[in-house]
Amino acid sequence: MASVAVPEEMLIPSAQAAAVGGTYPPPRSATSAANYRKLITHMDLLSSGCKAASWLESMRASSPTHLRSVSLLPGAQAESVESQWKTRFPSALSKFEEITAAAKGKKIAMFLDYDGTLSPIVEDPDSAFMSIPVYFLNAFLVFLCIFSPPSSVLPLFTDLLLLKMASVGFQMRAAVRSVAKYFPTAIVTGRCIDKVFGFVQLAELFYAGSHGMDIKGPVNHPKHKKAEAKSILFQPASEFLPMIDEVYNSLVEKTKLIPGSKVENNRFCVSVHFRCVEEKRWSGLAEQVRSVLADYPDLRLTQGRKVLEIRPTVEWDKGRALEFLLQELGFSDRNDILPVYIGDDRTDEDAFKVLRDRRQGIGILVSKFPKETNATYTLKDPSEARTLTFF
Ligand SMILES: O=P(O)(O)OC[C@H]1O[C@H](O[C@H]2O[C@H](CO)[C@@H](O)[C@H](O)[C@H]2O)[C@H](O)[C@@H](O)[C@@H]1O
Repeated sequence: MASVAVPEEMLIPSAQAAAVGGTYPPPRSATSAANYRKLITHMDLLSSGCKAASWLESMRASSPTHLRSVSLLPGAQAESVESQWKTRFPSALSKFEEITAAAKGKKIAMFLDYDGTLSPIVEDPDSAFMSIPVYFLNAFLVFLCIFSPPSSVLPLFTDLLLLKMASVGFQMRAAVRSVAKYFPTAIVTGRCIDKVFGFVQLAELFYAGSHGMDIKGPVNHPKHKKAEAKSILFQPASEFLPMIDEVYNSLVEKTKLIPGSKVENNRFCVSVHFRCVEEKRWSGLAEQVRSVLADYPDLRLTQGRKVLEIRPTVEWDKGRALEFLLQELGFSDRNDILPVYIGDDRTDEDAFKVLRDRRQGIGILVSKFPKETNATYTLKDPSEARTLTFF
């Protein structure tokens, strides 16, 4: 197979490029971005005129499990695209010195996506813990003590393995907690705040739930009212709450016979999960979603990782939430701040784009596989995100 020609300017190391113009991240050449985009197929979907084949392709590619499942244009060689991608979007860990140089003299604000960034992607959305639940660990240890022969080395080995896994999870919370001690930190997620707070459990953070349509401040924020666990800072779509509930109920009803499907109420938006649905049933599930939405012209459909998301048509997304939070922090018009946003999903691209357009801040995409992105750096998985925040 012919290898893919990469234009020279795509291969400029970001450190060199950072020196140009003094802004960070460096402006990206329009030609190079366009050329790169040609290598990875476009993934926008579900606008009313979308083609079925590209939609399925797009859903498959939203959560690739190996390099070969990345959606490439015909003729593009996966390994070649991967190595070009790694050059274009280097690892944030390998460029740590470059990042600290960019942060020198600046005040950092940290923005963290949840699923796929702070917690690994798992089949059951309700089990996307940052750590193994302690009760599970305890129960397992008791089980081992009762049922394993004391002479066996297996229990010891398993205990150690479990403790290691649990400590990885605890480290993630500890990492976020320590970041928040020094820098204002926000979780920016598609989930509703209550759910994500149940996972993260750190009251000192800002939370932008429902793709930024529900923004709350930490307990020590000046707007905090004592009676609430968190103070509401902004809810641009509150009038949609009854409609979202209605749609949630219809979707639960319409999809109940599709094995593996799951509908999640994220308060200002609804997620319909495809991850555990057999691929041959994806079109049927999407059809049910479309049929419900047909009655709600004020709602729109977007796609995440093996999930369709139903949201109000308000012009609001994670990027707008990021801008709102910068404003709230008094950072909006300052040159001496460096917002850092880490995320893994297509919805995080809105925030990466805001940073790029502002020429201020660092977007870090969490992905093992080539994806078109507005981020500047990459990390392979949540454990690398933890390592970065621990530095
Ligand atoms: O903005 P995020 O924090 O990334 O939230 C986006 C969606 O994340 C969750 O779904 C994803 O993670 C699940 C658990 O790992 C996985 O099963 C699913 O396939 C992923 O799409 C969440 O459940 C959704 O409601 C969020 O919209």
